[in-house]
Amino acid sequence: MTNLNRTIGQLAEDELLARIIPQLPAGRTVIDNGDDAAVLPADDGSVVACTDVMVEDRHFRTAWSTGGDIGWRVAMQNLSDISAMGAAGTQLLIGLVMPPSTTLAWVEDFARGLRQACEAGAFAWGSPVGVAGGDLSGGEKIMVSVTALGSLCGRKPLTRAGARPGDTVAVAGTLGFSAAGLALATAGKIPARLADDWQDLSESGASADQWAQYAWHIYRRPQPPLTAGVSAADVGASAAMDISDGLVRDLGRLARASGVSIELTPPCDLPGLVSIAESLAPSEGKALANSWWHSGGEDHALLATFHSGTELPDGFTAIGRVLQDCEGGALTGIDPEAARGWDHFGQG
Ligand SMILES: Nc1ncnc2c1ncn2[C@@H]1O[C@H](COP(=O)(O)OP(=O)(O)OP(=O)(O)O)[C@@H](O)[C@H]1O
Ligand SMILES: Cc1ncc(C[n+]2csc(CCOP(=O)(O)O)c2C)c(N)n1
Ligand SMILES: [Mg+2]
Repeated sequence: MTNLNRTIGQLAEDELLARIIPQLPAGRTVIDNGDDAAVLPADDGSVVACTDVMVEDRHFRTAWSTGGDIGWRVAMQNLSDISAMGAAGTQLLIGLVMPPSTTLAWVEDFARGLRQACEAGAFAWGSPVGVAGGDLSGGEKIMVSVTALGSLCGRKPLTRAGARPGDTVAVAGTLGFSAAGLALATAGKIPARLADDWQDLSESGASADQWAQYAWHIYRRPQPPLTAGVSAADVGASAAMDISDGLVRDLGRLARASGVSIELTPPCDLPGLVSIAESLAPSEGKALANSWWHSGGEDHALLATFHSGTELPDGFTAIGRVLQDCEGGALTGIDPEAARGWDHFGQG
């Protein structure tokens, strides 16, 4: 018998969703609730739809992130979910709750961040991304809720459920840098902001200070690989998902949804993450960097699986494979110390 007096603080997010979703009506869907986004039938095709909430002091601090950073981040995390379905974003709807003391400058900056993220989406997909509506309310803290809509342009949607034995597991985008940026800020070591024309350091050598600035930038303004979902769909990827709660946690979700087991090949070296970690904890740099790579969420990298022999699209790196003949849902090759991941309600 389930004890309904248990509080949600005693449950993992996945357990909580398993209590909520079965109670809800599904309506007409092409891809149902449970993936990065739903795909809904429309008279002349389909619409991809997802929603995400960001809460002050839970997802961001106003001392660390400007209004523009928050607008960018909330838009990007939704566009990343759209991309994970193999789709292009088309429109956003914005719910905004603010205390009356919020300055007008903050609100205008927030709108600017949203606009910049829409422009980046439009650049990536070659078609406009707009803001079609929203709602305002007052509250004790800032809370932002964004709903994103997208279009598959005739492509078959990618889901978390299609990975098959023998597939290559690959990732596009950065891993662990958002967590590293957060760790720097938490330690009171906020780096200088990168200039607007900042360089992507992810593949080049850089000084420890530059890596710290880069991580701080990724925390405030994540750079999801927005074209990667469409490229993955175009080469027939078998499954995809955006990584918001940490690689290992989200990989486990993909493995369970697909009913497969996955072997992860941990990276040999992580020079950028290690240099940041050593600046925070000189004797534990490698372990800390490793845990950010395995568990840090919010870079919004794209995880995808490809039939073996498929040439990986630009930007993807192989990080593992789907095992043959293994019990569904298991992950191997993972250091449990490095692999916790984020859970809002505590028991993850
Ligand atoms: N309150 C809720 N009611 C109904 N469905 C929900 C609710 N919260 C989450 N879901 C659904 O549960 C599934 C898992 O949610 P989760 O937030 O982990 O995934 P996600 O949307 O990919 O996360 P992220 O936005 O951080 O990438 C999603 O399909 C989501 O639509
Ligand atoms: C101030 C501050 N403290 C902690 C964190 C870390 N954090 C918050 S939510 C989340 C996972 C994704 O959540 P969701 O699934 O709701 O998108 C992570 C890694 C942060 N970003 N800012
Ligand atoms: Mg997601």
